[in-house]
Amino acid sequence: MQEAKVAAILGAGAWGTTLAQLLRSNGLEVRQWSRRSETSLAATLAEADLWIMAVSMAGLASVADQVAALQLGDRAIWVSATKGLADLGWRTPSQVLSDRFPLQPITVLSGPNLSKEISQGLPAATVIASRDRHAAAVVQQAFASDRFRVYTNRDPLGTELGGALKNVIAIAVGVCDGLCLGANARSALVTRALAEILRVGAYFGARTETFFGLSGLGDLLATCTSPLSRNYQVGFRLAQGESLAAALTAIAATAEGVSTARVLAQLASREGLELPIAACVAELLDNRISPTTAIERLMARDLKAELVRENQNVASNTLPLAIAEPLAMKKTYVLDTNVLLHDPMALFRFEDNDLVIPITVIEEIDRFKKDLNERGRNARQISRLLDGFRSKGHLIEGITLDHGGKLRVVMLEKTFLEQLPSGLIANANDNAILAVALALQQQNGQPTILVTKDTNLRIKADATGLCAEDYESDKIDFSELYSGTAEVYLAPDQLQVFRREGGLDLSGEFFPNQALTLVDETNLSHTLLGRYRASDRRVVPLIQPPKMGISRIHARNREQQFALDLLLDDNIQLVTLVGKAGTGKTLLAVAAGLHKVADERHFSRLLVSRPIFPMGRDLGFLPGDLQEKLAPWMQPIIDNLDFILGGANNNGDRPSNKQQNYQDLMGMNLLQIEPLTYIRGRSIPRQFMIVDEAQNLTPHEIKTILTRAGEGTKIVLTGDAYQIDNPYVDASSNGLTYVVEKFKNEAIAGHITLERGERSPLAELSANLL
Ligand SMILES: NC(=O)C1=CN([C@@H]2O[C@H](COP(=O)(O)OP(=O)(O)OC[C@H]3O[C@@H](n4cnc5c(N)ncnc54)[C@H](O)[C@@H]3O)[C@@H](O)[C@H]2O)C=CC1
Ligand SMILES: O=C(CO)COP(=O)(O)O
Repeated sequence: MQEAKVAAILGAGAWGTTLAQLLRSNGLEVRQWSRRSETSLAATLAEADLWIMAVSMAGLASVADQVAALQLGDRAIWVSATKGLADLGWRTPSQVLSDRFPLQPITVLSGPNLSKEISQGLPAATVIASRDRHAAAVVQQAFASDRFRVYTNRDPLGTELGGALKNVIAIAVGVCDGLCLGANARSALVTRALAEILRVGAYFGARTETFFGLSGLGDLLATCTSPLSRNYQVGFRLAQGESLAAALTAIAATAEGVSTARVLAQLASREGLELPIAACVAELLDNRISPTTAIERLMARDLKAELVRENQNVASNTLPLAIAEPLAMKKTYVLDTNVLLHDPMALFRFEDNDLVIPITVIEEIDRFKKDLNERGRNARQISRLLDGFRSKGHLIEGITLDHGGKLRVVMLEKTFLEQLPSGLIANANDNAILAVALALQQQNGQPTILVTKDTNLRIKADATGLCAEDYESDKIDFSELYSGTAEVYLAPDQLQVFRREGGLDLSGEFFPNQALTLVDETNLSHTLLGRYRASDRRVVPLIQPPKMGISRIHARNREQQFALDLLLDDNIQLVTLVGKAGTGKTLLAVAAGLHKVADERHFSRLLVSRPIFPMGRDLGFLPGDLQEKLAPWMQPIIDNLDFILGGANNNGDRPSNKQQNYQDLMGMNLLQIEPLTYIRGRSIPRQFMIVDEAQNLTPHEIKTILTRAGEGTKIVLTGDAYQIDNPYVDASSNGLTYVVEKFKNEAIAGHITLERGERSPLAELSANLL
C-alpha cells in the first residue's frame, strides 16, 4: 500500500486547520491554501499525495474548477471534508469533485468532529468513505492516531448526506433549546429528524445502515447536543430573536445548515419528499415564520404510526425496520413474463402488496412450458403454482396470498389498448402488459408499478407516465461484492510468529478462507500472505505450489497466488473467481484442474463447461457435427488448454517438444469439455468441474449445477460480471455474484476477485476502458 507523505489542504478555516494539525502530528508534510493565502494553488498541490478539500460548500465548485484548470495529473487522492449540498443538481461535495476529476480516487471524510474539541487533543472518531478501497486505506492510515480513530466505509453518498443533513437539524435543535422546550422535545426532534434523513438517503440511493453510523447518527448527536456547533448556535440565536445576519456575524464562521436547508426545501417541493423539519428551518431562515410558529407547525402535523416496514420490492427482508413515515398505501405490482420466468417464487416476494398478472403473461408462459431448459422448468412451476391458487378462489376476482396481498389475473380489455399512446402498436405483447398496468393505475386508488426485467419496456412505461422497476429481490449490490481479500496490520513480532510457527491467532472478524495480506505496521512494504482458518480463528500460510508451477503456470500477482491457494486445497469444494478479461481466472482454474487430475490423480476427471450465449451477433446456422458447431463457444477454453498443454510459459514462449494435447487427455477420459446444457440432470462424482462465464447464469441455474455435485467433486465458477450476454441478468442479479455472497460464510467455499490484468497492457486497458 502506498503511504501518503505530503498533504495539500484547501481551506484555512477551523476545519482545514484542524485537519492540518492531525496530519502534521502523524509526520506528514502539510501545505495549506486559502483564497487569501500568498502561496499559489499550484505550488500547494504539486506532488502532494492527498488533496484535501476543506472550504465551505459555497466555494467548493469554484475552487475545484481552479484546480482542474491547473491540469496537475490524476495521481493524488482527493479527500472531501466539506459538509453541504450544492443547489444545482443536488450534488454532494464529492460528486462535485468527481464531475471534474473523473480519473482521480475520491474519498469523503465525515463524522462527529467538532473541530474545537479535536484541536484541543480530545479523542474523536471519523469515517473515510470511498468506493476505492485502496484510496480509503491510504487516507485512513494518514489520519489515524491514538486520539483520532478512523473507520472506512464504502458508501460515500450516505456518509456525505448524513454530514450535510445533520447541520439543518442542528439549527432546528438550537431553536428548540433556545426556546427552552426541554429534553423531551429535543429528543423527539432529533429522532424524527433521523426519519427525515433516511427519507432523503432513500431518495438518493444511499445505504440505510450508513445513517446509523458515525457519519449519520454520530454526527447528528454531536452537532445537536453541543453548543460548539455553529449550526446549533445559529438556531439558538434565532430563537433569542436575533436576525440570521446577526447570528452569522456573531459566530464568524460557516454554518452550512443555512444553505443546505434551502436546498432541501427545494428538493422536498420539487420531488414531493416529505421533509417537514427542513422545510420549517428554511422558512424560519428566510424570516417567513417565527421560531414559535415553526415548532407549532411541527407539532400540529397529522397523527401517524411511528414504525413501518418499507414496502418495497427490493430485498425488503434485508431492510431494518426503518423509522420512516408510513407509506400508508399498499402498492399494486404488475408482473411481466420475464420476472416469473426468471424466478417463479417472485409471487411470494412482494410482501403484503397486491400482485397482478396480465392474461398476456399467462399466454406467454404457456408458450415456454414445453422447453427442456431452465425457462421451461420455471414456466411449468408457475403454472403449477397458479393452478394451486385456484383452490383459494377465482384468480380473476383475486385470491389472498399468505402475506396478505391479493393476487389476480387481469384480462386485456379493448378499452385498455385504446388508451395506449398512438405510437405504440396495439398487438405487441409488451404493449398489452403495459396497457393493463396503465389501466389499473387509472382505476386504482393505490400506486401501480410495472415490474419487468426488460429495459425497453421500463423506458416505455416511463414515457407513458407509469412507474416501472427491475425485479431485484435476488440482487446483490455488485459494487459491494465480497472481494475475498483483506489487509491486516500487525506488529513485526506477530509477523515473525506467523513465519516461525506457520500460523497466527487472529482476533478480528474475517470470513472463512478469506485471503489475508499481513502488513508490518512499522514497514508497510513488508508483507506476508495467508488464509484465514475460521475453525480455530488463525491465519495460516498459503499452499506453496511446486517450483515448476501448476501445470507450468506460475502466479503473477498476489491475487493469483490467493486464487491458486483455494484451487489447490482439496478441502475447499467451491471456488469462485471473479475478474475482468485477462486477469487469468480461467487459466488458473484450468491449470489447477489439470494438475489435480493428471498429476495428483485426486479427481477422476476435469470437466470444463460454459453456458452458451453467443457473443455479439449470433453466428446463425453453422455447418458440421455437434463438436464443430459448438467449437466457437468452447474455443476460449481450448485456447487456455492449448496454452497450458503446449507448454507455453507465462511469457508465451513455447519449448520445442510439444506436450500432450487436449485431445489426448479427452481420449484418456481425463478431460471433458461440454456446454452446460448437457451437464444438467447428471450427478457429477469425483470431478474437478469448472463452469466458465458463470456470470451468464441465473441464481436458479447455478443452484441446479451446485446441487448436482457428487461425492468428492470440486466446483470452480469463473466469470466477469461486466461481460454479460444473458439479457435477463446483470452485474448484480447474476448467479455468480449471488453465489459469492451466499457462500462467503461457508468453510467449504472460497472466493477471490482478481483485479489485475496480466494479458498485455492493451488487453488490460481495453478491459478497463471499454
Ligand atoms: N469546523 C468543524 O468542526 C467542521 C467543519 N466541517 C465542514 O468543513 C467545511 C469548512 O468548515 P470550517 O473550516 O469550519 O469553516 P470556516 O468558516 O472556518 O472556513 C471556511 C473556509 O472556506 C473558505 N471559503 C468560504 N467561501 C469560499 C469561497 N467562496 N471560495 C473559496 N473559499 C471559500 C474560507 O476562506 C475558509 O478557508 C464546512 O463545509 C463544514 O461543514 C466538517 C467537519 C467539522
Ligand atoms: O460538522 C461538524 C461536526 O461534526 C461541525 O458542525 P458545525 O459546522 O455546526 O460547527
